[in-house]
Amino acid sequence: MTTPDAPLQIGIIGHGAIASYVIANAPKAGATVRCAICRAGREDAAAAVFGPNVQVTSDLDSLPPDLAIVLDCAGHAGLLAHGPRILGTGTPVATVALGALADKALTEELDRAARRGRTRLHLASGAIGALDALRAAAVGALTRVTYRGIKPASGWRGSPAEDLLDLATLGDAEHEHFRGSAREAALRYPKNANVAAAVALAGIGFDDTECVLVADGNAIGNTHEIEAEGEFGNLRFAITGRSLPDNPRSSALAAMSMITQLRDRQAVIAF
Ligand SMILES: NC(=O)C1=CN([C@@H]2O[C@H](COP(=O)(O)OP(=O)(O)OC[C@H]3O[C@@H](n4cnc5c(N)ncnc54)[C@H](OP(=O)(O)O)[C@@H]3O)[C@@H](O)[C@H]2O)C=CC1
Ligand SMILES: O=C([O-])CC(=O)C(=O)O
Repeated sequence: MTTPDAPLQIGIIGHGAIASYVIANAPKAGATVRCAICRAGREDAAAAVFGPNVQVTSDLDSLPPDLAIVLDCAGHAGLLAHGPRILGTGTPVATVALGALADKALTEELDRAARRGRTRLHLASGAIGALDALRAAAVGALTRVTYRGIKPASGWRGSPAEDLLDLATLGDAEHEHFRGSAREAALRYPKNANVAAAVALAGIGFDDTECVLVADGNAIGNTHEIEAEGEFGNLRFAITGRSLPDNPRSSALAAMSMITQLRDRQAVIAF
């Protein structure tokens, strides 16, 4: 049994840029990484990232039953593949892949699994802030919420922006390549619109949140802007985050927000 001072025993899904940050910083939050979940056939690649002291598996049946939490750092595919099973066994999961919840069927499956396991799926704040204010504002009537995400060319590689823009020759200008609902953005840009999903989930939902995605040849970081109006008043928020060294698409703050998930589990005076 875990005492308040014993390290949290945690699992991690994925072995990419966010997972690497979490592995390096979990001890700061009093956590020990006990196991890693990868896709079948990727065990060696995952083991190279996690090192010899962490159990690496693609088989959820071999997960230790007493993990304090599993951090999903693998994106939409990881949450889809592993989230329901892990939640169903009673282990909480925290995810950065909020955009996956734009898929109503997956959300329902996760909801059923968490209820069955009497546990919770925690949504990390990721690369954005101000979600606390937006959530409180949503208690009154919110009349408009817009999200604008701006990244340099490297941040849009591997996304549908590549079909619309020549990312190699963006020049100085801003190039809008998506305008629509947060749901459509989250489904079309699984590696880039999780922040749009976070804003939607905190505020007025996937279908009513307006989303604009922009590639900017001059951008030196990943900028996220929220504007909201409602009964509470109005809100404007902007943040420019540095990306992680291993992935120009992903802001370091997203990985940091997973470490706060670990801190939150142990805090007795908490936000
Ligand atoms: N909420 C937010 O603000 C943010 C959310 N994100 C989300 O986080 C995700 C991860 O980001 P990042 O670490 O930078 O991405 P990386 O591409 O660096 O890493 C993704 C990792 O996930 C693994 N993976 C993929 N599918 C599965 C699966 N089914 N089971 C287990 N592991 C899997 C990949 O393994 P393999 O090599 O085998 O494919 C890889 O190790 C992004 O794709 C995005 O969806 C990112 C940034 C911000
Ligand atoms: O990391 C970021 O800046 C945002 C991101 O990729 C996402 O919203 O999925």
